Amino acid sequence: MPILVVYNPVCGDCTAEHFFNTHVIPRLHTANLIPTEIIRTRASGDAGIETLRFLNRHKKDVTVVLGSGDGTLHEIVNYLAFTTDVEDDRVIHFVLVPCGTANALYASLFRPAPLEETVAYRLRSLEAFIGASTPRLLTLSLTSLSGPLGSHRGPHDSRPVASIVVTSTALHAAILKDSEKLRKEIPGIERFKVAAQQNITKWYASHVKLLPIPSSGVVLTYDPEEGDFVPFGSDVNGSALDVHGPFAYFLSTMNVDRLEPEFRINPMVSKSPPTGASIDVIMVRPQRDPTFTVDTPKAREKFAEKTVAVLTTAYQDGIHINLRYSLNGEITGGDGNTVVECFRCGGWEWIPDETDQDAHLLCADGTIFEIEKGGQATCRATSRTDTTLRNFHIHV
Ligand SMILES: Nc1ncnc2c1ncn2[C@@H]1O[C@H](COP(=O)(O)OP(=O)(O)OP(=O)(O)O)[C@@H](O)[C@H]1O
Repeated sequence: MPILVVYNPVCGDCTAEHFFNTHVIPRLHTANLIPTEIIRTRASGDAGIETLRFLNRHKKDVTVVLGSGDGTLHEIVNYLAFTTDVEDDRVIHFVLVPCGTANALYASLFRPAPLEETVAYRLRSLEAFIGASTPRLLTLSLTSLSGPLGSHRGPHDSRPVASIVVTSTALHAAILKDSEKLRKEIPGIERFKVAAQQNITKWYASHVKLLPIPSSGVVLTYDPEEGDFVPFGSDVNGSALDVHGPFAYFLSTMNVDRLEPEFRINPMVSKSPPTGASIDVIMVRPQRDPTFTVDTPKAREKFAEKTVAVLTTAYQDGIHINLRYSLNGEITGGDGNTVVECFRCGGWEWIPDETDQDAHLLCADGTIFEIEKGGQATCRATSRTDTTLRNFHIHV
């Protein structure tokens, strides 16, 4: 199978080139897997263009050894997913070499073994490829934006945007937007914390519809007592579940249980892996707090402490999904409302309140889009049998 090696020299701490020259390419050679081509991206967008060119040159399934973060993978998938320039339904096998800032997909697929050396850990997908592993099919979510009168347009004008890792609004989208401005100054994941501080007191006015999982016709909700998902209600088969804001946090993931190596925001993705195309959603709605009375700047500031507290526990192996309010609004325990709501569904609609500009941001794998005033975003998990999309697999 032809092998394309692509790396992004400016992702993460800008050491991808060194890592590839020192470890990846020599290892491929010792395994007698000689790269057909090696591409060092020159600009944003290059990775997709080069991968398509490679596909057109080699009329068979191809392997792409990719040195980047999630953003470059997102770029390739979006460039190839909908293209009509490749006439057949060939499969693309990715070998991931984590070189980016967060590497959420890699961190979710590969957990470091105790005392495992960093280089060995970063070469796990490569070693799986060398060992002829069976690659795993990726689930994608497709998000389209519509305008005020229901006029449909994709984030890229005529088509939706595909996400591999995360599709979000509210705080997470605001963090991703603002953290990009800090990339030069703070190259590591600390920039996400700085951007979080800048946005933590905001609430986002929106109405959400959670769409049923196509295979079962239901929306599942996490029940801390069961420690697992249960169907939401008993009479809602086939219908969407309405959820009213405001929201402090609204985020959905596919394929990953974490957004950074230790930030396990959607633990159920790995604890109870989905069997078909579905999306796991995490949300925080401040008005579930039993001490909420009126929405004032002071109330938002006070609630921000709870948002920080609950999201911080995502770093403790994702225990935030079990936290509940006590009667006096503390989140140390109790048997009241869960602080975080966790759902598994087929997709969602986010319909922001026209008057709330901040609620109009959408993040797809770190790329930020703006929902038109009066419009909405619709996000759906793709079915594994959807033959109109290209098949993307990862060596694990
Ligand atoms: N040669 C290049 N010069 C400038 N930008 C580039 C180049 N090659 C790729 N890019 C862009 O760099 C951006 C960041 O890359 P990537 O997402 O892979 O790394 P990251 O943001 O550090 O990691 P992560 O997404 O895991 O947090 C991508 O949007 C990509 O388009």
